[in-house]
Amino acid sequence: METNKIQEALGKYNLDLNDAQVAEETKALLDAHLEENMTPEVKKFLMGSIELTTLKTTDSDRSVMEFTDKVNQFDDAYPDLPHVATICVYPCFAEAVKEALRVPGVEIACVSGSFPSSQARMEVKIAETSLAIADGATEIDIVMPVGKFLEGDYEGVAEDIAEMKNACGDAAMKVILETGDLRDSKDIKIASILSMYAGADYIKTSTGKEKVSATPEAAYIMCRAIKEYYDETGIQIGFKPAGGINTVADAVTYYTIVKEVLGEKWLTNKWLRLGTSRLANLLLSDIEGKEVKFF
Ligand SMILES: O=C[C@H](O)COP(=O)(O)O
Repeated sequence: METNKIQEALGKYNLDLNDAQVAEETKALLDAHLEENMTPEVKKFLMGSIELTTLKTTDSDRSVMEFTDKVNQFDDAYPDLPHVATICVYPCFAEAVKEALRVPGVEIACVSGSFPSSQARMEVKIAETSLAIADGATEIDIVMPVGKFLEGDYEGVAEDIAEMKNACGDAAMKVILETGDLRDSKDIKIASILSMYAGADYIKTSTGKEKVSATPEAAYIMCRAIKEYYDETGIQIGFKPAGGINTVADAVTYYTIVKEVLGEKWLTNKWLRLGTSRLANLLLSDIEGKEVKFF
């Protein structure tokens, strides 16, 4: 995407964001609506939006297959609850998940493109992605080249994302903005718009590997960008807060922001995903009214 096209695209959106004002608007939205969404129905919906994630150095084929089998067992153990939306793993485990997974409708998501830094030659990132898809991945999560972005090389950012989108073929691609490494609200808005024009099917807050992961303010900015992009192009883009979703209230916070900014059209497990390694047990314990450690 050439620089003039990028500037033309960005020129269609309000980029004049003020961090204090974003914080104020996010707080006002949550003060008004969070409590009303702390219901069993919302919590059950959120269970179905989870991207059940294991991205550990200690992961192995065996541990990933056992992790996947828990998803198989969950269906029998909790027939009244929706199954998780995806299992999200490193790309070398796509085949292990595919081999072990027995639940129709659960997608195989792989982080790829030299996660979590994105710091590799494009040839390496493309190869890793193509191999993951060949092994069974149906969704790919990549990290935006944050260094290029912070240097203002928006054309380079768009090119990288477009090349990775091409490598994804039919697999849906999520672009992680790593919002905790961006400087301010304006950066998050620009990164959101740029990623969507460059080919993102979803925009995702964080890898979960940096100091600052998902925040309500970043979610608010990204959802506003998704809304404005939809109004401008008619194209629906998904949203995935990820990293540090450590309480049920955290999850309902993101649900509330999506509901108030994007509306009912996004409140499905196709368009709202939660990238998390801990939430499933927390939601289960809340729904069951006792501590549950299933996954
Ligand atoms: O995309 C998923 C995140 O890496 C999960 O982060 P978490 O372990 O803080 O839930």
